[in-house]
Amino acid sequence: MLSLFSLFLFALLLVSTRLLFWIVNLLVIAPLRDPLRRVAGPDAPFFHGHLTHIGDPDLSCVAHEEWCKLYGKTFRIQGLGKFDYRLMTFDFRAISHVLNSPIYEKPWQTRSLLSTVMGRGIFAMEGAEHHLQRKIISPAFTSQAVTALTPFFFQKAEELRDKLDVLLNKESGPIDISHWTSRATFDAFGLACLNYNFNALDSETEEVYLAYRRMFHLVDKKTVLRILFPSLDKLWPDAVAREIQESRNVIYRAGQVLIANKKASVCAEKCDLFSVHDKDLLSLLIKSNLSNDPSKRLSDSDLLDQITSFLFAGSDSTAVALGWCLLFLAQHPDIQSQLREELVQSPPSASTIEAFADDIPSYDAFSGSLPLLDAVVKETLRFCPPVHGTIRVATADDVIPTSSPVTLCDGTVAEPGQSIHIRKGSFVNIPIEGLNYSREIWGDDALEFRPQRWFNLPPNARPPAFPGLASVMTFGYGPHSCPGFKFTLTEMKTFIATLLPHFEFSVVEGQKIGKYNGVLTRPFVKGSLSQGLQLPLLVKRV
Ligand code: HEM
Repeated sequence: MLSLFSLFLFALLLVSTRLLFWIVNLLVIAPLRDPLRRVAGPDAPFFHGHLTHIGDPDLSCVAHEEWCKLYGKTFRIQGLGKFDYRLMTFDFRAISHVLNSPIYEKPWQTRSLLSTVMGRGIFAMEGAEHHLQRKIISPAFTSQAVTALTPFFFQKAEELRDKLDVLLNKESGPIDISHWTSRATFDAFGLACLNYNFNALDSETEEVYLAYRRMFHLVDKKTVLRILFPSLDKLWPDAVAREIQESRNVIYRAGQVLIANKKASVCAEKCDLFSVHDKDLLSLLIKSNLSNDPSKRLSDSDLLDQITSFLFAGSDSTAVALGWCLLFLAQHPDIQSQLREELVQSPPSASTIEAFADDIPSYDAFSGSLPLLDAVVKETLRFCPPVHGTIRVATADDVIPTSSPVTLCDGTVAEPGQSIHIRKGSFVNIPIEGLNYSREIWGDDALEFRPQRWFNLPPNARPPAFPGLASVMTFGYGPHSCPGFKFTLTEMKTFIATLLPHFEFSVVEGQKIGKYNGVLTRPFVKGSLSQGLQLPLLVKRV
């Protein structure tokens, strides 16, 4: 009879052999069969990769340009090491294939990280489930729906203007603008999304607001180990995981009450669902959901996850973009004065602002009204996209079509029309900022903040050559692209149009602002990162 100890040894041996085989396969066997080995790209030692080069905004801009020069628009990089070859591409044919094909998904690590914070909202979905959710949310993002939200943006922009006015009576030093844009856009989102006033501009004490804030902050603190092995959070939750869970509980409790109340008011008018007057996203989602086939409706907890996803995706990203916009205006006082002049000459209203939320056709149609405002906002989104890049994983072996030559390791060149083979499990990096900085697309001054370019875009930056939403890659592309791009453009324009006629923004002398890449690309004072992410600007009444 086998003793318990021998059984244990046997089990240990089995597990170790399995583990050893997995490691040998991961590091040696599978990479030997990886077709990306044939594609040229930058080299690095066996256990080194290029993740810092592509993730650090100080390095990525130079690295992208150098790699494109050396290898062409499509090349391979190393992720965690030589066993983890990834494809990086600036070729729109390849990008369009990857972002539109059902073979490519967001990696499970990304989805798992996002769903820890946001629940199973749209970010965590793929395939038919994602398609259905997209259909349910789409009525909430039409031009008409966004126009209806514009008064909320004006309300909060005016409150921010008054708040800055009060601050100027008390303080004369720089003001951390990103702190205030973050509070203001959170409030605006609360009104637009939930018809709920967090009043974060007034005081930072509201329980739900604080829970969201904590979550924004905690996502950036997740360790790589816990991102790669999310089940650790269930088996052995650390302080970050526990705090995220506590914050989610607060949000869920409040959200359930909000949804129940909103449903009651929608159902009270259910004889005509579309007669409900509330224009916030939650009301629209509930209406859209109720008019759907009952078997396909979202549950209350799904609805809550959607709302949390929107709040996460939409409130701080717009705050960050607004902050960058004010910084660029501070760095370019001449553009700031011209824009102020435009706004004073033609004070904006909900309809003029919304006219510019659309893409190029309506931009052309309304170019007489607030053209510089449109150009400044779009140039900001091009020049500093809050989402630095995105990534997909191949769920099956595939061939990717390209429109420009691809250099192979043996020195030969695969001409356009020849496809790149990729194996199941390989990652593809889409460099959003890299595409926004490409000289080939934007011209030799691509690395300058120059809103005037929008009055006469080079052909490569115009549709159909350029496929991005609002003519930038900032909002992604394909079925997972950002549904909130009109919302963002409208909100940013409303805030800038409200603040600029009252205040002059300027930079603090001797202070350099850098880009810090977490989930979003945020500003920080170079040399003072330990004091946190911030954007101090000098503000003066006009
Ligand atoms: C400056 C502001 C914003 C930026 C830069 C931005 C950027 C992006 C990008 C790049 C994606 C695609 C990610 C990928 O393909 O991997 C995305 C998706 C998404 N965004 Fe935005 N976004 C912004 C504002 C908003 C707003 C205001 C909302 C909501 C009101 C929103 C809601 C979403 C949602 C729900 C998705 C997921 C779509 C899907 O998976 O189908 N975003 N966003």
